Amino acid sequence: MEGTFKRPTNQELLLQEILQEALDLPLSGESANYIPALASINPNQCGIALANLDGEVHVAGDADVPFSIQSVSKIFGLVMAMLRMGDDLWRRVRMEPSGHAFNSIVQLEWEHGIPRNPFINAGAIVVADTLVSHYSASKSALMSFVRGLADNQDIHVNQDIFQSEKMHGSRNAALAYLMKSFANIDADVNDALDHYFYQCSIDMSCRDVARSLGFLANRGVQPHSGDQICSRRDAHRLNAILQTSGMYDQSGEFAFEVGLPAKSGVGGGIVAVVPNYGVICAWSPRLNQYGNSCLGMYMITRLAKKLGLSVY
Ligand SMILES: NC(=O)CC[C@H](N)C(=O)O
Repeated sequence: MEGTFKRPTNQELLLQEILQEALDLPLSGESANYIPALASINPNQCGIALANLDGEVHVAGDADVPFSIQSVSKIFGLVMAMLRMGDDLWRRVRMEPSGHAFNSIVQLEWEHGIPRNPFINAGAIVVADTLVSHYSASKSALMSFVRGLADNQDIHVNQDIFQSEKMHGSRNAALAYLMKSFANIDADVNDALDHYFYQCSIDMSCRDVARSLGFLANRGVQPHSGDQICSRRDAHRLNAILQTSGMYDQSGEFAFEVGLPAKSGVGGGIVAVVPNYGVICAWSPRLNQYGNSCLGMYMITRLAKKLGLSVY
């Protein structure tokens, strides 16, 4: 019927082309299996969304399928903690790259229980601890924050993943107890971990993630609502830490090849911020050795090169 067909935009055609290239690559990587519920997700799914600052969202592939955002959630927790704690937060967690895997424990004892940055697990558990201590109901505060940012009330926690994380969270518990021994966890360790696992278990689509983080590309103002989510200074700081630490021990290579602040999660999602332009979110579950999505890396790298998006 005339009028009902929406012609793909140039950006949508480009996303489709890049998605097809990614799907044509030889298979590489494995889904995360140390959280058993993540291993049961179909690993062949692949999607990408680009949310522009004018409110338009362009998508290709499985961009509307909710996936486990895992460590991408560390951004939401950090924004909330920065808003609540101000500069006091930076006494509890630093802003330096770690040079170690996301769940490494070796540095934490040398550095007296102060994590290198908020995007490794230890740092995100400290952030979770501040939220548990500062909110009477930190989990529902988080969900309303995320739903508001994405302008989508239909965002939920995946209970299977939440339970699976809790049952297989020994490494994170070890990090939390070590930090507690250095008095860098205020709440009960189990409460801090519970909040951390809960936030990792949120399901969102590429479209949701890209829309929700528009404010990072727009000096703290959410493009689709006009709301000031955080100060311009905090948006700058968030992007700086994303650039140096968001892709874990591959952050240097990501800056070298792509040149955008970005965050990955072991669910296979990667979000990249393009200041003054928009936000890209790519998802595909197979991960490389650093815990970053193989096809997500490929698609964001191609898109950034084709559109000249590097900040450098
Ligand atoms: N890199 C990640 O996405 C890690 C998050 C995961 N929930 C964990 O704590 O191990």
